[in-house]
Amino acid sequence: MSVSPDRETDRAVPDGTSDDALDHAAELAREQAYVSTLFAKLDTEREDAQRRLGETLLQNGRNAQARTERDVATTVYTDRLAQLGSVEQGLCFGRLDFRPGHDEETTYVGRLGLFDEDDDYRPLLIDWRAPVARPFYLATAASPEGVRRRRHLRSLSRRVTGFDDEILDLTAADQGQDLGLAGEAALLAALERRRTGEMNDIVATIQAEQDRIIRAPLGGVMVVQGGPGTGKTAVALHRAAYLLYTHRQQLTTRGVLVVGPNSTFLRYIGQVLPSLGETGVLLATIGQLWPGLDADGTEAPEATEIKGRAVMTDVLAAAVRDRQRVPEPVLEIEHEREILKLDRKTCAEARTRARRSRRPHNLARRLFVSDVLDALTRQAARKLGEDLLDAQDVQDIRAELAASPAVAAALTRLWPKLTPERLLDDLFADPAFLARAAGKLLPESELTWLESGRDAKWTPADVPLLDELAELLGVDDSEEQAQHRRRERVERAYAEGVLDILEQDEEIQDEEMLRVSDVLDAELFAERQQARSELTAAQRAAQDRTWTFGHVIVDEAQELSAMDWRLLMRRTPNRSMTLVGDVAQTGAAGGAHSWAEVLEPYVEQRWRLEQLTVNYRTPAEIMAVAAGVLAELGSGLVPPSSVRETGVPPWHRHSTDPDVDLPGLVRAELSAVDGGTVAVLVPAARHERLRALLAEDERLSVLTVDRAKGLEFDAVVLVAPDEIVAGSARGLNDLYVALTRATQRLGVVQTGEPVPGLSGLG
Ligand SMILES: Nc1ncnc2c1ncn2[C@@H]1O[C@H](COP(=O)(O)OP(=O)(O)OP(=O)(O)O)[C@@H](O)[C@H]1O
Repeated sequence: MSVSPDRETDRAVPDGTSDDALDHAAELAREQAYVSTLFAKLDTEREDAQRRLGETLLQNGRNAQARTERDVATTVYTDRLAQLGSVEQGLCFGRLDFRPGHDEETTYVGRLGLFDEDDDYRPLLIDWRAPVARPFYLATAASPEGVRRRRHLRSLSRRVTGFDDEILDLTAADQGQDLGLAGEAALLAALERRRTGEMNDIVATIQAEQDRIIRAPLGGVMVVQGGPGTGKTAVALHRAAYLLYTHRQQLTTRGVLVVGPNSTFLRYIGQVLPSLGETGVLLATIGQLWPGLDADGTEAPEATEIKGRAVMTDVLAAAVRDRQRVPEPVLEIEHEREILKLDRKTCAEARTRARRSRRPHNLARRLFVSDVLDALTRQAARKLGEDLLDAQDVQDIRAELAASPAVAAALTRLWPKLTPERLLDDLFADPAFLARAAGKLLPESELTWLESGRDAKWTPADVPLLDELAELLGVDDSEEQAQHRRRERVERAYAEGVLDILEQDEEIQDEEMLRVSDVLDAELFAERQQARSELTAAQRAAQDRTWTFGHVIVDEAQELSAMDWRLLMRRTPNRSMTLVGDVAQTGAAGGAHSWAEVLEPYVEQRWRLEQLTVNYRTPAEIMAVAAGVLAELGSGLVPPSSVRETGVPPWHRHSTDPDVDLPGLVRAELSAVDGGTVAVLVPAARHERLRALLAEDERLSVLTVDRAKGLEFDAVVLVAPDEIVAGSARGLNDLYVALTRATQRLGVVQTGEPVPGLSGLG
């Protein structure tokens, strides 16, 4: 059951309980006084961190150790300052009063932990992620977890403007308990807020079913399936913050990756983690996971779908093999005025041996080159008279051949060094090459899509192909590796020096205590120092294709193609992943029908499913319409229950010419949401024209459905639903997405035939 908006949500004095007698104004003043002490403490901590940072930056770091220490301290204080700076809004948002006899009495919950150093580090404010804060999110009248009263504090900057109390007493169970809501008044107030185009954090009003997901254990693959507006994105981001808090040591070294569907969406969610004090998370689209590239080119959906299929791994492997050639029938090479001949058989044998090594192309090349050079050396030696040559002479001949430009050119023809970019570009640009690589794997009509489907830029679907090719090709980086090993040796020697010093420390030598070397070896120590002193893990990860993350979170995970999954799984060999999505909203032709199907190749049945069931975005009136489309989809999924009603039914119009009617309809919506945001969602074919017609600004967006995915607006005007449905194989899913973007109002402008499932519009 939903809660209507006329319900009194702003009640500041608890009612119907023994707390009735509390004088509201006095209570508010008491809360203000407490919150003011928290801000005073926050200010002191900020000044302290600022001063220490200043002092640290002044140190000149005379030797390597001092420099490392300075860099570590700089990072620590800079991070701390960022964290302290991010909590100004809503520093303290909750208070728990426990029942007599409980370990705690009164606990304040907020965005970070503050302690009183002068009073044995007594907690003044508990970080929302700490275990003791959990009852704030989980306690219910039926299961109060020792809590007598939960209070949500409302504030504006540093001023406490009000509070809402819940007495967790079975007799006080109210309407909201149907959906198991906690802090219902605060929740409804948060949901009624105008949308600004940027997502807010929800730390103050996380609900129990969301909290369980946010705090689920780090390991393994967890899928969070939930209908539109159930808070999947919010939960995913809060989970990132929670995991970094709880497993900081582990995760700051390897980093956390959050993958979103497109850059508009990343901008929309971009402020949530910084507002929670977390800056070390890499937010990226699949198109950004190739270092140095932001692949945002466009192409026909057919091309995207084909590129996303698992069969592309075979196509790419065939493309690489195609570049490993043998002469037809011989290749002549001039060397020292002699003609040396490379025949088909010699090269085929060298190729077989190199392929059998199962090394990537560029590394196997060394074997091929070596065999070919051996063959050429034998020939050259024969021509010079083998009997006259000693071993050194033969070696010299081999070295000369290796340095010969003619030999190098022949080797490049037979087994070229390849880069993923170059090879993929050649593959899509050269129909004959594509036909050789893919002719047996894809029908001809699909090859045409691959050739013609794209503009000059790389597209998001190219990135997993580049990544796959990088695996197939490998990088012959023997010189860089040698340099790296030299650097590591120096770092390890330094770390061993530091461990020696620590070992000499009397306290540590105490037999009762763990010795440092028991828990840290020099290698690990060197790695940690390096991790701390250089860039953050997220920054390093962004520059390194082979980076593997401590945890990967994927939003709108239903959209990923088979090739996208291969790329992501390579970045997560430990399979510590949170995948959030809704298989009823899949828009991409290559996206998921079912989670089991997607995950089976990687983890078989070893993944767990969590569900979110309550819709916090879309009011019941709009959800009733969307539910008709969901039923039409036949997915068997149950629509989520809306948390609120607005009393405003969705409207619909029939228009023979939306270009004429829309400006007026959109103006009316803009004024109805009074300062809020409006999105006009349109079929792709009408997008350009309607964008030009309805001048966009901060409050008005004209979008195709795929660009609106994950976003929300106060009002949505949906144009030509029949064309949206007809526009792609997953057209009904797109319609479902479009119908569920609004937080307040929905209008549908019909241009053609009625759409099945939309009868709910009346
Ligand atoms: N516990 C909560 N407290 C306050 N607001 C919430 C809560 N949970 C979700 N919301 C709000 O509900 C809206 C929908 O959340 P979100 O975008 O995360 O849902 P979603 O499941 O990802 O939706 P979709 O699948 O449609 O993209 C957001 O405005 C979010 O801030």
